[in-house]
Amino acid sequence: GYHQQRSEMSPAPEIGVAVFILKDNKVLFGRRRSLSIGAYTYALPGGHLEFGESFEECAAREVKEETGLEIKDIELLTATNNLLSDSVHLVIIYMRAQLCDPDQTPQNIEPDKCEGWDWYDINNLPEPTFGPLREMLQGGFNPFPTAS
Ligand SMILES: CC(C)CCOP(=O)(O)OP(=O)(O)O
Ligand SMILES: [Mg+2]
Ligand SMILES: [Mg+2]
Ligand SMILES: [Mg+2]
Repeated sequence: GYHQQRSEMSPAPEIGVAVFILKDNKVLFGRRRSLSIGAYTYALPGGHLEFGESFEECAAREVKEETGLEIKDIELLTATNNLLSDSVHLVIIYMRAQLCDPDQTPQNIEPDKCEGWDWYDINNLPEPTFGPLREMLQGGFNPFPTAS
């Protein structure tokens, strides 16, 4: 049956939540170290959705764990479905948020996972940019609120 068949096949897709933290007209990126996903590329703060969490709770938790930053106005933007290799299938849920305190500076809380955090203009992406993020942004996706 399905479950028996699935257990013999590849593992179920992973779910990641990635957060566009917007400050002035810049976005927070960090360069990932030699991890199983996006090694050595510039990516957004974020991580795996944990059991029972909302997207917003995961976003706030991962950002706090990785950068020490407190965020607010957390909104769902979009999702990408990425088969990154023959062993990594990652669905990424993208959120956007603002800093609670605009003057708070990010700290590199997990130096074994990330080289450090900095603010970048998305029209001048830090390279190499994490694949799914690069494709989305160079395809014209705009994470900033549209002027109402
Ligand atoms: C690209 C990213 C937001 C999804 C991958 O999650 P991750 O490897 O950063 O996972 P963790 O932060 O939960 O360790
Ligand atoms: Mg994390
Ligand atoms: Mg995590
Ligand atoms: Mg992470």
